[in-house]
Amino acid sequence: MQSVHEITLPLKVIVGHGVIDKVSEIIPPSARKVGIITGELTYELSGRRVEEALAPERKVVVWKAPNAIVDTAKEIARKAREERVEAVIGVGGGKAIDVAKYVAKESGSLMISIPTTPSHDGIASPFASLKGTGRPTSIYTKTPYGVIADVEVIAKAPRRLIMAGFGDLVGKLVAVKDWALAHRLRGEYYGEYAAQLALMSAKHVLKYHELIASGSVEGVRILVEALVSSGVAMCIAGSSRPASGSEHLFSHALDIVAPGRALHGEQIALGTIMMLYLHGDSSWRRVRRILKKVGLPTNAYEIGIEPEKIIEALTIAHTIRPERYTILGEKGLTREAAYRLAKETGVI
Ligand SMILES: NC(=O)C1=CN([C@@H]2O[C@H](COP(=O)(O)OP(=O)(O)OC[C@H]3O[C@@H](n4cnc5c(N)ncnc54)[C@H](OP(=O)(O)O)[C@@H]3O)[C@@H](O)[C@H]2O)C=CC1
Ligand SMILES: O=C(CO)COP(=O)(O)O
Ligand SMILES: [Zn+2]
Repeated sequence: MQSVHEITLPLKVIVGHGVIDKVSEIIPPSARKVGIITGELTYELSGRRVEEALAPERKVVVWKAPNAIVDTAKEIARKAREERVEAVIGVGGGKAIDVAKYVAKESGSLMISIPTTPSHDGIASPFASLKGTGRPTSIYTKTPYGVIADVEVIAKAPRRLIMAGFGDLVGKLVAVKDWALAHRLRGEYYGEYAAQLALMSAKHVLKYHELIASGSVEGVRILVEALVSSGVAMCIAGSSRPASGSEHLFSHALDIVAPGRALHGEQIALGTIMMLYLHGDSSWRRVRRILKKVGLPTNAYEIGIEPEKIIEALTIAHTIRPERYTILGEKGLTREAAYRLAKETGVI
């Protein structure tokens, strides 16, 4: 049984061509002071347009977040409280959106998510990955009140960022298996609806992998919708459980032993191959084939991380979040088991 939890879903989600200007329509008229959190490049790409769409009816303050470190987010939150902003808009990649979620929570403001990349499923979820919190996993912040995904802008994001979003979604094949396993072995609450929703986002992008890999606006739209759907699954579950299992633990472990080497979704893709194999799921070969075909890394060489670091990450992955039971079990993998796993799946 799970203790009672409230489900907060995004109220308005707009996905389409040139939809950024709709921002003024989705912010309630009562919110007169708005803070935009963006990056240097993403301000030029979309942030300025958001600012222009809101002014002069509203007072707008722009903050550029150079990183997603919790101290940066705290400092912007302090300014947001000082300015008494009523809505906070994150315009950019995961960094800007995560900082905006944190600032919205700390300042008691509405949060609007305007992604410029489809690099992960935090677009519509209440979870934010901030560095310096003392934990490598995401923290619960605030569900975006609105999401505006302009596919024209997002389709122009670097291909690597687009395919990282694909990798993050494929990971749900494992996350949902791990969740069901924890339910069977430990009696953990398992939400079938949230699980199926997350799973569907993975199956959907696998089905349309060619279209997504083509970089077409149509493919990017499919990817964005699936990312939103996975975010909604997390909102319903009240945790990142449907979207994050042993494949994410492996990625978080890589962030510790080989930081800054690969994108989140690339690491998840690699972890998915290995964790599917551990689950005894024969689809790991098909998944690996598709990941290779769309240009995601499927081995240590392609991801640019030494085999030794891959092994190390595999052996510490179970320690990252001990309360979240996965196929890695309570004791994790020995070096020998990790080596064997990586070797059998062609990762090293
Ligand atoms: N909340 C969650 O569930 C999750 C959050 N994350 C977090 O997300 C962050 C990674 O997000 P990601 O989006 O990959 O990276 P960033 O937000 O760091 O963006 C990467 C770079 O791409 C630029 N950029 C963004 N959009 C475009 C575009 N359309 N065209 C060209 N360049 C663009 C950014 O510019 P600029 O300099 O303007 O920012 C930045 O330089 C990390 O902090 C990670 O921890 C990862 C996984 C899950
Ligand atoms: O990346 C996420 C979901 O895709 C969030 O997962 P974590 O809660 O493991 O940080
Ligand atoms: Zn993820």
